[in-house]
Amino acid sequence: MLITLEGLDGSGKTSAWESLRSGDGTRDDAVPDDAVFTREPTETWYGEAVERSIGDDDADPLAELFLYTADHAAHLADTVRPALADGRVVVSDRYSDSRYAYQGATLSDALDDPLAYVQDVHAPWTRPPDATVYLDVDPETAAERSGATNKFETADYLADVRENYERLIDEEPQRFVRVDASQSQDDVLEEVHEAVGSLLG
Ligand SMILES: Nc1ncnc2c1ncn2[C@@H]1O[C@H](COP(=O)(O)OP(=O)(O)O)[C@@H](O)[C@H]1O
Ligand SMILES: Cc1cn([C@H]2C[C@H](O)[C@@H](COP(=O)(O)OP(=O)(O)O)O2)c(=O)[nH]c1=O
Repeated sequence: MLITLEGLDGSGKTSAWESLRSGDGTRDDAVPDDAVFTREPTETWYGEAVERSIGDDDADPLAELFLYTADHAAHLADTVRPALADGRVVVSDRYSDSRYAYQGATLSDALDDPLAYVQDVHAPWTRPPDATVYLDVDPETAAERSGATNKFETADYLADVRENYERLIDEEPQRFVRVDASQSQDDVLEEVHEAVGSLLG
C-alpha cells in the first residue's frame, strides 16, 4: 500500500512522517516495521537538481515542472515500485499531488489548466497513491510556520496551492483523509496515527 502525506509548506507533514517512522512510544505503532519511508524531493542527484531550482528565484516554471517530474520518475523506479512489489507499505512525504497543486499554481500564467496538464503528464506512467493524508492549514499559518525560506512559502502563493489541493480532493474524495493541521502538534499527530492505523488495519 502506498500512503502519501500532503499539504502546504509548514502544515506539519515532515513532523508527522517522522513520528510515524519512529513509532513514537506514546502512540500505537501505525505502520509495520519493514515499511519504507521516503520523500519527494528525493535525496538523489535528481532531487539535488530540484533543490537547486527551488533555490533559484528565476527558475523557469516549466523547466522546474520537468525537474520535479524527473525526480518522481526515478523515485518510482528505484524506491516505490520495488517496495510495493515486495509487498511493503510505502509512506511518502510529498508525492505526485505536490506537483499537481504547486506546479498547477506556478504555471497558471503559462497554461490554461496547468493542474490538468500536470496530471496528464503523469497519467501514463505514475503509480497513484492508495491513500493520502492531507494536512489542512490556512496559508498564513503555513507561511509563518515554514519561515518563508523559499519562493513558494508566501501566503498568496500558498492560497493558490491550497485551492488546487481542494480541487484534487473534490476529484477523488475517497482517496483523501483530511486532518485539521491548525490544531496542536500533539492532536495532529494523534489524528495522523489514527488515520494511518485505520488505513492499514
Ligand atoms: N500543529 C502544529 N502547531 C504548531 N507548530 C507546528 C505544528 N506542526 C508543525 N509545526 C512546526 O512548523 C514547522 C514546520 O513543520 P514541518 O513538520 O517541517 O512541516 P512541513 O514538512 O509540512 O513543512 C516546524 O517548526 C514544526 O515544529
Ligand atoms: C515535491 C514537490 C515539492 N514542491 C515544493 C514544495 C516546497 O515549497 C518545496 C520543498 O519541498 P519540501 O522539502 O517537502 O518542503 P516542506 O517540508 O517545507 O513542505 O518544493 C513543488 O513545488 N512541487 C513538487 O512536486
